[in-house]
Amino acid sequence: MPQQSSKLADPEATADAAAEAVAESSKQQHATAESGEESGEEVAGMVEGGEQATEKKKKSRKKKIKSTLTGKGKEPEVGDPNAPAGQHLSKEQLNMLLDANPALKNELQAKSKGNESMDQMMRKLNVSELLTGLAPQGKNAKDMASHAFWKTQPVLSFDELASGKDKIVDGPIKDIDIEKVEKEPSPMYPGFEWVTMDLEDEKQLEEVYDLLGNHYVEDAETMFRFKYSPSFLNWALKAPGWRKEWHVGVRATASKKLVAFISGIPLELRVRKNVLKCSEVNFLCVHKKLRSKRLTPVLIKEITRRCYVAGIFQAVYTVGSLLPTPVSTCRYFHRALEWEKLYDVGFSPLPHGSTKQRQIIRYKLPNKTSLVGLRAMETKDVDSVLDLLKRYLERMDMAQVFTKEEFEHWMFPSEVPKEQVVWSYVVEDPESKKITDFFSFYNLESTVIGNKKYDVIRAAYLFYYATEVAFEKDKMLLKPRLNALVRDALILAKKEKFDVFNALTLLDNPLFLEEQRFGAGDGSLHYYLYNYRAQPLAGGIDIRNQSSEKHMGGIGLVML
Ligand SMILES: CCCCCCCCCCCCCC(=O)SCCNC(=O)CCNC(=O)[C@H](O)C(C)(C)COP(=O)(O)OP(=O)(O)OC[C@H]1O[C@@H](n2cnc3c(N)ncnc32)[C@H](O)[C@@H]1OP(=O)(O)O
Repeated sequence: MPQQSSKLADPEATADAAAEAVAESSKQQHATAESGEESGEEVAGMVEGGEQATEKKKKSRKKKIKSTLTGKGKEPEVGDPNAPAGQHLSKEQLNMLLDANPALKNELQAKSKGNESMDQMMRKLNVSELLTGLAPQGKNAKDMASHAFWKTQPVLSFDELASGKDKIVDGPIKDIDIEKVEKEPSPMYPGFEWVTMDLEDEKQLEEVYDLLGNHYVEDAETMFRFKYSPSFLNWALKAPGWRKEWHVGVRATASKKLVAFISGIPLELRVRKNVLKCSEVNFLCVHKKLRSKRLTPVLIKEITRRCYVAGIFQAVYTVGSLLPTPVSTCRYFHRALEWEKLYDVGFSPLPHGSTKQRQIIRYKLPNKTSLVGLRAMETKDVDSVLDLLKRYLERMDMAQVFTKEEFEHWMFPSEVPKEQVVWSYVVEDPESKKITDFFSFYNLESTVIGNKKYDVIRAAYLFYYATEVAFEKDKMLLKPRLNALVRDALILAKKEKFDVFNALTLLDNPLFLEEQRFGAGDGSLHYYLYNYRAQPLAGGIDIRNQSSEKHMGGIGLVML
């Protein structure tokens, strides 16, 4: 359930971003699509200890690898890879997109005062601009035809979405004949080898921690990098039903250094009325020296093969960047707990016209929580909280179907690890003794890159929550209740020495983000389904990428 590392958006920079996106789109028209033709030799030379295979072997393996990597000849070309997406669409499709996208329409109307018609301008836009309305994260997006790998995969295409969401019928994209699934992994680049990581072995867990710690997701300005602790990885990668085979690594053959990783864990996922047996794919990581060598498609194909072999034909994953084609998109929001530290490390800007002192006061919190009956969750609460959470999540279009074992693993783990990962609280009615509310958050630090004063930011991420108030007849009661719950969550997180509290626009979060002084982040999180077509789901943001109460109820799955 990975994500783009996000920090607070600089409000002054945002206005320029849309204009830049337009300029960038014309640059992209001339950019060449990635070929996927890098040689194995080149890759082997990149990491210390990469073994040199014999010349002959290399040549024949290279041939094999090339076709495995690019999937060339397997799928028809979708169009000219250098052409902007707008060119592939009919006039009706372009009009439909404009109707669905008032922000984009305004933007183009304002610019079309010159010689170009709206229609001509639309045709120059790339697909991310068409879909997201010039959202800044679309700047580097490619169109479907340029996705040499993704265009060969059973995922919804940009064109399918553009031709009308009502035409999309939820269901699997292709049937998998388990008998025909390859029994062995595809060849690895010379000098590297497949490995199944044994995460019961502390040393191997540490290796994954090291790889991710140095090479995992960073923000766009390379200021912060996610730092998943070994305790966190142990928790995230060993969910009930976990399989060792789904912890896939690549080692340099000579040095045995771990240079790439991808993982899956099993879950049952409800998408509207359909419950899918899925894998949740996460922690894809390639050593920085091996980037842009098309190792990613090989890793994805291998985890896919291993899932298919186990009879799992669908997957869910989240990525910060735009790929074909999100089923939903959420935005990150951040609530400062230690504003001054966040300012010092460059996470939070000082808003124009404000002062440090004013910002510190703005984010000050009381020392004590205010909800009567709030306490840490206990073993005796498990059944009632699970029942409450299940009912709460049924209100969402997409959510995990939790078993008791899964619920306990994620929200009330019996083993307390070296470093605590998850915190869960309940509200118990003092009279009836019933559990009326529940919330949880988890701990994910980020390394501060190159800062002399601070090594890490301690971030609490809002995890699952639920409240009986959601089932009251009076729908207006939910907002104040969630605000009260989240306010107490902020106070508790501050007590636990967190610097910032993060939340996405999923679940009912838009109901409290503004009131609890969360600021919009510069990162988005796209949700994807593999081998499953589904009509888009609301991600809690509007067409302008703002948190929106009118766009809730889609995403009820929180990914780590
Ligand atoms: C049924 C079971 C199915 C199971 C499988 C379900 C699918 C699971 C999908 C995976 C879910 C992962 C969820 C997470 O963990 S998302 C977190 C990803 N990790 C990071 O961001 C960590 C830092 N970055 C890296 O380690 C590398 O930059 C990565 C590994 C991301 C790309 O390395 P590199 O930059 O060296 O690229 P390449 O030359 O090898 O390959 C280029 C091709 O790879 C496509 N690409 C790039 N980034 C991603 C990405 N994050 N998801 C999917 N595809 C991605 C790209 O569009 C291009 O294909 P195409 O555009 O030409 O078509």
